[in-house]
Amino acid sequence: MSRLGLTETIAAVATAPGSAGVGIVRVSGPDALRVADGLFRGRRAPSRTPGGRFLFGELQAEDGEVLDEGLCLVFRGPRSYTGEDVAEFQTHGSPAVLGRVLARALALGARPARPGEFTLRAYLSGRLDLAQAEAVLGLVEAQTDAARRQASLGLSGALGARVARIGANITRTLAALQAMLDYPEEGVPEEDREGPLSAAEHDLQELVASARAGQVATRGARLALIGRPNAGKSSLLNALLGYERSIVTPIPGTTRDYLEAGLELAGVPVTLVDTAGIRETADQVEAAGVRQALSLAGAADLVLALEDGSQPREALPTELPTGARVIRVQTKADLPAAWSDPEVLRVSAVTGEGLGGLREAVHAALLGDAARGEAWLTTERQADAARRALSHVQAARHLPDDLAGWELEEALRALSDLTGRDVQEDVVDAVFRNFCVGK
Ligand SMILES: Nc1nc2c(c(=O)[nH]1)N(C=O)[C@@H](CNc1ccc(C(=O)N[C@@H](CCC(=O)O)C(=O)O)cc1)CN2
Ligand SMILES: Nc1nc2c(ncn2[C@@H]2O[C@H](COP(=O)(O)OP(=O)(O)OP(=O)(O)O)[C@@H](O)[C@H]2O)c(=O)[nH]1
Ligand SMILES: [Mg+2]
Repeated sequence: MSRLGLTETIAAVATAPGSAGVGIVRVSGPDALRVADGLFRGRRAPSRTPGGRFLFGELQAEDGEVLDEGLCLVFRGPRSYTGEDVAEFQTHGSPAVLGRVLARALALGARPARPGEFTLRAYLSGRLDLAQAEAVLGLVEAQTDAARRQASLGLSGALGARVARIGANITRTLAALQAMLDYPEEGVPEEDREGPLSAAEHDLQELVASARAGQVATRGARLALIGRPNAGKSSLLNALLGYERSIVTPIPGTTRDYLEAGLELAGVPVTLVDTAGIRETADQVEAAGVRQALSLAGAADLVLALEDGSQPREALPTELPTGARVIRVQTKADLPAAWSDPEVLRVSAVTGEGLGGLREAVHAALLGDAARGEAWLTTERQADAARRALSHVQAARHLPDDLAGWELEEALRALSDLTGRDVQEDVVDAVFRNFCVGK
């Protein structure tokens, strides 16, 4: 996507395809108000209307046919979403109306906007940084309240402020280092060098840790139910869902293939994965299911490791994949317990006992510990930049002053990549590629 072309005027339908009460066509660029003059008849011409006003009137085809009645909103750059002149047409929301209004705008000299191009222009005009543009995308795509909340914090600049605080501490350390090099005899108090830097390291560690929570909030999490046959995996899946999704029988080895079901858990979209019970078996089909269960455990964000509470305890024949995060669960709490372990959550799929506690434990494991700060990193691009900044800060702490300075400058560069005020064009392109047309 070229950074040139700001001389062109762009147009697109901004609302979702399909029928709706109201639909919007948006036009942005130097010719936006001239295009509006050709398309819209109201009390006065859009080009002679001050910014921040709307007009009521008729949308007209080339031959004067009235396409629809509607509103024209007038924005004058830089006081608009894109920073350019913008005209917006709010019509009745059918594809037929919106299609004709857009076609007329194009005939009057606008060109079709590319995906994300309105927001790209907001970025290029300095109204949004790249992290805020990603937050706009997050708001467009938010499926849950947790996702919306993080995107809204990102757009408000809360994430940028968090990053700026870290940058300020690094800059203070750099100044102290410079003073030490320039005036070695005066000396710089150790706390001026170490204090801000250790604060920066600590804050960066929290920021990096927030990325997992941010990705879970936006993309959701996969939760694998793992355990021996008859542990109660399918029953627990059904109990959490509130309907009978998975087959339950008293016969060990009932579930052979894996099965997925979605639900929202404390604001987070969660995919529950029911798996085959893990045991040694000569049955080839069942053995394939067992291998699959172990690999699903390795790929999950969280494993619920179930053990039958009504039977003597028996370990799994194989270890769970290393790296899997695990919540251990004792099932069938409504039956007399054959064992007890204070570290293990007790639940019953039959009475519902313990399900509330389990939901809380899942929520805490997915979002809680990592997410002390308010605004989280929500994209892999942001997480990568934060990890680079952290590794430079850590390197600086073990180096002599002159070399430490270079690492700190690199850390500041990584932080500015994170907010993306001055990044390579291909990075910008990669971000806006994910947008839809009209945003
Ligand atoms: N109809 C409509 N709704 C929308 C948008 C839009 O473009 N059109 N938005 C976008 O996709 C979002 C709102 N974002 C916006 C951000 C800034 C300005 C704007 O004109 N800002 C000027 C004027 C502010 C003022 O008058 O106080 C400015 O900041 O200078 C408009 C929309 C969500 N809702
Ligand atoms: N009383 C009681 N019985 C349960 C509970 N959960 C499961 N059961 C019973 O335990 C048996 C096995 O339950 P499933 O949910 O099929 O167990 P599973 O872990 O999916 O078993 P496989 O698919 O064979 O690996 C069934 O007879 C269930 O009715 C529970 O909370 N309380
Ligand atoms: Mg099962």
